[in-house]
Amino acid sequence: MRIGAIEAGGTKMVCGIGTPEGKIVDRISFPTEHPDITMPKVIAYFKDTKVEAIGIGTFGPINLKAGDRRYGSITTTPKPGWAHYPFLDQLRSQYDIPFGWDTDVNAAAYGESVWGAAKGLQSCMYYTIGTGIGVGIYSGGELVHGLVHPEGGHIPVRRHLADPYPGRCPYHQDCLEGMAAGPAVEDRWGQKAGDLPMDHPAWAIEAYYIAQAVTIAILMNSPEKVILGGGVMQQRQLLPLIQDEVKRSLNGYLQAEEITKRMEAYIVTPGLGQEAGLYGALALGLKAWEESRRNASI
Ligand SMILES: Nc1ncnc2c1ncn2[C@@H]1O[C@H](COP(=O)(O)OP(=O)(O)OP(=O)(O)O)[C@@H](O)[C@H]1O
Ligand SMILES: [Zn+2]
Repeated sequence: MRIGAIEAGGTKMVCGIGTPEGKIVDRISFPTEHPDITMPKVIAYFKDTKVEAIGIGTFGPINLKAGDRRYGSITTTPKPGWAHYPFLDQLRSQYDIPFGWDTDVNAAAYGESVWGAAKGLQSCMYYTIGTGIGVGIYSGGELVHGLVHPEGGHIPVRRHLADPYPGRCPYHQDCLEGMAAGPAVEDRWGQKAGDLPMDHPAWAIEAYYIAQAVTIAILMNSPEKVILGGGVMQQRQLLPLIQDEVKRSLNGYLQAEEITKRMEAYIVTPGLGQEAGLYGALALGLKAWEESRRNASI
């Protein structure tokens, strides 16, 4: 049996085909252009593949409200052609199979819980720190949806005392994303984040902001694992700085051994590496397939 996976990103659209055991057997990537250009390529890729379900993890914000007329669409985005685009309906009109639909970060959190760093756990949180900052929440064995979906990249943060940078979020200016996403690091220091030396003061400031978000995440959601992915986390020195900062800000309040003794195994990078999003989409497709089988047998 084959399951399809779509990781719809702001810059590229990755499509793949995988097995229920979590092996990706084929993949392809297209630039994310206007949907009139990109979607026909996505639809054509799955033709004749006999996939029995497709999972989609996408950039957002998206409509996840079950029963809503616009369920399955992208909502507000400055990306030309994508605002209110009925992503899921376009695929459904071509393929009469079950579909999984969620944010890219929820998909990644789910993929990590099935095959990655949070395997076997009932909860985890997944952050991507890249061009933007996104958060996926898996809790009590379910992905969290609600009013909309988690948007933890835009939480307010306390400013680092040595940081005069104004921030660059078009909505909030100095929210987490405005202060700590890759473009903010590059804007603040005037060079590519990947070119900043490991011992540059940028990384202590970066860790300070990310650690605030992670501290709030731990206190609010009590995840059994915190997973930090995205381009900025390629800076290996960041993870220990963040772990230390989280410990410092919790200041002994939480006595869980994951925090007091095993922090290096608690706040981690993705077990599925750069592929967490695509595997997450595969896992969502598999879940949709299983649910449709269950419903059919009732
Ligand atoms: N080696 C690196 N070190 C630090 N930062 C990096 C590195 N490589 C890329 N980045 C930063 O990561 C950002 C790109 O993030 P990522 O690779 O996660 O892409 P993306 O998928 O476009 O992001 P998003 O997850 O927000 O959609 C760039 O803005 C850059 O500032
Ligand atoms: Zn913001």
